[in-house]
Amino acid sequence: MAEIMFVGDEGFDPRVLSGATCAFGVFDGVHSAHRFLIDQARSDARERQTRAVALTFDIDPDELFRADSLRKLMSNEDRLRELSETGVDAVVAFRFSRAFASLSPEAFLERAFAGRVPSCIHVGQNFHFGSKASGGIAELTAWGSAHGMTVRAHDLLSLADMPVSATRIRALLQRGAIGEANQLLGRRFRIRGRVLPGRGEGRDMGFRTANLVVPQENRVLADGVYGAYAHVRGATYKAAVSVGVSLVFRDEATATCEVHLLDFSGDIYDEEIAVDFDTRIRPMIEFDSVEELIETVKSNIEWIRKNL
Ligand SMILES: Cc1cc2nc3c(=O)[nH]c(=O)nc-3n(C[C@H](O)[C@H](O)[C@H](O)COP(=O)(O)O)c2cc1C
Ligand SMILES: Nc1ncnc2c1ncn2[C@@H]1O[C@H](COP(=O)(O)OP(=O)(O)OP(=O)(O)O)[C@@H](O)[C@H]1O
Repeated sequence: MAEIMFVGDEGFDPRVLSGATCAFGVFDGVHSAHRFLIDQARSDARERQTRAVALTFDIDPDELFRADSLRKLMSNEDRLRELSETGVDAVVAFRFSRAFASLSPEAFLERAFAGRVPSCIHVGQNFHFGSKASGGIAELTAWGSAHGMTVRAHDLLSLADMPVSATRIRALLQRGAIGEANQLLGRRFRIRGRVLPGRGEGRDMGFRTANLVVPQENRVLADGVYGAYAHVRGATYKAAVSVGVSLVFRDEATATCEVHLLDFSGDIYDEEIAVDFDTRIRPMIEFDSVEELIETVKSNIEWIRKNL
């Protein structure tokens, strides 16, 4: 796992960027096209015999500009951690602020790289930066030529004739198309969370659930019931997962993700678990009776046992 550094923080050594070969972007989701770009930068770094760096921001710029409608595939912490596991030598994050965002493209590059110019930067053809995203490949290349930095602008990696993008993956998840979203991600879509303390009411429906509250901005997956793999204390279990607030118990329910782990018994309150979504089984249903709910969930669990 590579070190994660924040530009300008105490102890940050700017020399980590000097002469480095970088892949630059926000990288929400660290999806298959992001990995493609990072792999290109890594093999180029090997040829140039330089350090390979994933260059990004501490937060998603949309957190400042689109806070109300913000939807993200992962938390910033997970994004940086995921980047640090792509085989790069370092992850370097700029502290993103309104002041930084309002710089002209040239001022942005001066602020970012003056005195610590990378030897090469890899980006996708759609890369934009600077005030109102007014800088593109042309501005980046012009600045690069004047400062000894090569720019490699890659054609966008596509699947089914459309570029892979975080926006496209979010749209697929919002309509529950988990299989297609996973294909674009290059892995299963993951929700990570801490298990809520029980309400102590002991409602016994014959299946226990670990309940998670997913932050609003990470609620990208459509409500419904899914088959998944859950990681708990280093072990993996098949899981039946209800996403969204239970319609039957909506007046008392707080969890936005309820996870039944198959063949697991134990107390995991307050522990962190990760849920990797595999298959959508059905939408959330407002059953007329609790008995009907229980019968349906039990048959969903059996389906998952046999088919996942
Ligand atoms: C696999 C699974 C599927 C579920 N499907 C539904 C559903 O379709 N409609 C609904 O109102 N609640 C559904 N629930 C939620 C349960 O009704 C209920 O909220 C939960 O199991 C009770 O847990 P609690 O006692 O921890 O709140 C589902 C739960 C699980 C684990
Ligand atoms: N399909 C792609 N192929 C190659 N490079 C890509 C592709 N999509 C994005 N990139 C590049 O990856 C870096 C990160 O891009 P960015 O974080 O904007 O990803 P994105 O998936 O396009 O996100 P969003 O959909 O939210 O705009 C940028 O350099 C960008 O140009």
